Amino acid sequence: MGTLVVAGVGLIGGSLALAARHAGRVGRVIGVGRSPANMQRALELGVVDEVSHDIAEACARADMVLLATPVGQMAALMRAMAPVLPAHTIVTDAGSTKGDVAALMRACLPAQLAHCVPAHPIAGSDLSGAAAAQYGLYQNRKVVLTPLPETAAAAVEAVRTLWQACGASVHEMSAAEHDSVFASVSHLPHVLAFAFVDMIAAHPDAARRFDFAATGFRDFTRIAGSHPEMWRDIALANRDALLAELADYQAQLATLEALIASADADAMQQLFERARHARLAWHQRFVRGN
Ligand SMILES: NC(=O)c1ccc[n+]([C@@H]2O[C@H](COP(=O)([O-])OP(=O)(O)OC[C@H]3O[C@@H](n4cnc5c(N)ncnc54)[C@H](O)[C@@H]3O)[C@@H](O)[C@H]2O)c1
Ligand SMILES: O=C(O)C(=O)C[C@]1(C(=O)O)C=C[C@@H](O)C=C1
Repeated sequence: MGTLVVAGVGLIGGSLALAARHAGRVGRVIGVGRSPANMQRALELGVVDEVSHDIAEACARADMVLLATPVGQMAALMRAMAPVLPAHTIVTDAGSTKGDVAALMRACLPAQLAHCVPAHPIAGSDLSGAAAAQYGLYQNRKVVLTPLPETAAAAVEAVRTLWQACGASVHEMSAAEHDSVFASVSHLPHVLAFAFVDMIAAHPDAARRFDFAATGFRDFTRIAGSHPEMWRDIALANRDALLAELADYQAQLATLEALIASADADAMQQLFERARHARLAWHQRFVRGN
């Protein structure tokens, strides 16, 4: 690919730019950002070759555009690029939700649908900004593509090849299945972590509790340090699937609450053993990379 435009040069967009360059897959990277300080840092760190403050001007020169901003920013970016996109340019994204991105592509880029490839790298962290970008972030991680019915096979192939060159394994599913799966294993745990830490912080003796919080607290709450705007946008974009997961979780908590209240030791132990078994099995697969 000649020129890659990355809109949103943070952890995810910056890491893709570094990995693509490291793999020799891109000639020039133009970064488009909202924060001048972050864009300056991206230039200094060599994450991008050039910074543009005008998404339309940059996209007019793009062979591929990667949208890597919070998903709530993507509509305005797509509208701004629509009139100037060269016909051959591929538009892809890295957003954590896919039904909303697909709908935006339909609404804002109707002439470009054959070259629109919604995508989601299943890798990241609680860090953000260009300074957090690292070229190895996608090594042995999954990327999910949710092509539109109109997406051309060659466009899917170009995005698949790019992610594979960055070390990822690429999977395809429908946007609806994607949003349901990630509501369960990513979006729910993040909102739980935010809610839990907020609850502790609001307690009259919060300082005392935080004084004695240790590794269990750290491991359960790491993701509450994630970017609030990004997670607000994800919760709004995937509201229906997330609400369904929250309802299931509340039902499960009610079950556990009843077992604790009635001191039903056997049932409680069975529940914990099932969970432990499932968690250990998942972890073994995750470490193996499948
Ligand atoms: N963090 C993760 O673990 C993770 C993993 C997979 C996918 N994602 C998705 O990737 C996207 C980016 O997440 P991130 O973790 O890289 O966040 P980030 O905060 O590190 O980077 C986002 C960047 O976008 C910039 N930005 C915001 N609005 C903009 C606009 N209108 N125009 C141009 N730039 C703008 C911000 O200044 C920031 O530098 C999000 O859609 C997120 O849902 C995140
Ligand atoms: O490791 C983290 O901190 C993450 O939150 C990464 C994580 C997740 O696993 O939930 C977060 C959002 C994504 O869209 C993909 C990956």
